[in-house]
Amino acid sequence: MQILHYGVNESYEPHFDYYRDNSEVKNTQQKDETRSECAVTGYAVNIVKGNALLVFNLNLDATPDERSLHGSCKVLDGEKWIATKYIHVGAFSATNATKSLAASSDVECTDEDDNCPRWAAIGECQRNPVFMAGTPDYYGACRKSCHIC
Ligand SMILES: O=C(O)CCC(=O)C(=O)O
Ligand SMILES: [Fe+2]
Repeated sequence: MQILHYGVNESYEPHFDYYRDNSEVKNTQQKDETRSECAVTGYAVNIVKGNALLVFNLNLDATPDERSLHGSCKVLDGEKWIATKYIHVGAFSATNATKSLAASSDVECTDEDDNCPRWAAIGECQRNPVFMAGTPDYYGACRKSCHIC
């Protein structure tokens, strides 16, 4: 979990959380006069103390969803505190990042989920190859059951 604190005029540039990058807000939606200028494009969510906002930034096949571009508008008055918790679809560690790039014969051949044999048996390795088998950038959840190691 990370805690962010914004003072007046401080903001967080539009970005994706699946990789750190700055980009322009593309979508256009309704304007709310009480929001700062930056909230006139895209969806805008007003801060309510104690509320949580859940954002999905991957599609069901674990590919990045570009509609998840988001940021934090300038604080107009007072201050803003926010606690951010990232929930990863699979184990995320330097070890796994290295593993995904390593030759498959060098690393332990395992499944990350008990359901993998069942999912593989019903064709999920072919239907959801990114999530199931992985890519050079994403460590597949069912590498063993998909027979890619
Ligand atoms: O402060 C916010 O409202 C957004 C924070 C955020 O997007 C992040 O921590 O990744
Ligand atoms: Fe973010």
